Amino acid sequence: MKHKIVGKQKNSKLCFVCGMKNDLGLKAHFYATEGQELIALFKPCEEHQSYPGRLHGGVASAVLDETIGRAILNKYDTEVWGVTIELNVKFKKPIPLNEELKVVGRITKENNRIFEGTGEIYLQNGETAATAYGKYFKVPLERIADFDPEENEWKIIEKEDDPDEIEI
Ligand SMILES: CCCCCCCCCCCC(=O)SCCNC(=O)CCNC(=O)[C@H](O)C(C)(C)COP(=O)(O)OP(=O)(O)OC[C@H]1O[C@@H](n2cnc3c(N)ncnc32)[C@H](O)[C@@H]1OP(=O)(O)O
Repeated sequence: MKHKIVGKQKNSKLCFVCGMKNDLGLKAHFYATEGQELIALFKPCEEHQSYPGRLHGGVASAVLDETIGRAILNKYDTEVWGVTIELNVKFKKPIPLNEELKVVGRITKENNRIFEGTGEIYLQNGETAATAYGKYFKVPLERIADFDPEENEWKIIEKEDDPDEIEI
């Protein structure tokens, strides 16, 4: 299925998943789709392994967590932020290193205090490698962190190969 991309989310400086200056991080890029989903693209490397050649389950969980947690920004931009209070991940296939992976996240339920969502990691052959359910508590950003957007380099990073559509 082709997903039309309607926008790109911001990256940060040091977040493990989206920090562009975190040398050991995933440096994932996040694209909002026409269908209100969020797709992360990232390429894990040797430092992200568990068994040799296999992505660490905790790292897979981190990218699923962030992709679902960021899907709320599709709707509210930066007016609503969440902290994870529950994450359930199922690992269905070994996830290889050194190849680009696609992660899809979406919000499935929301009230004034909590939002919930689901997500998946897809291999290059289209197989679903991991699935997740996450629950997030809405917390004003000033209660989560001392977050100065400039200092944290919170901005859209444009790349020449940013896609207009993503096939999964
Ligand atoms: C750089 C940019 C990147 C930007 C990237 C954005 C990415 C987002 C994705 C990544 C997000 C993360 O990893 S965040 C990091 C991981 N998560 C965290 O650090 C969260 C740690 N937990 C907390 O801070 C706290 O527990 C809070 C804030 C969630 C709640 O604390 P509180 O405000 O004191 O409230 P409290 O009274 O304890 O609870 C309020 C109500 O919620 C319920 N509640 C509390 N915890 C839970 C729970 N785990 N599961 C179910 N329900 C719960 C309570 O029973 C209560 O219900 P009642 O009695 O009122 O009915």
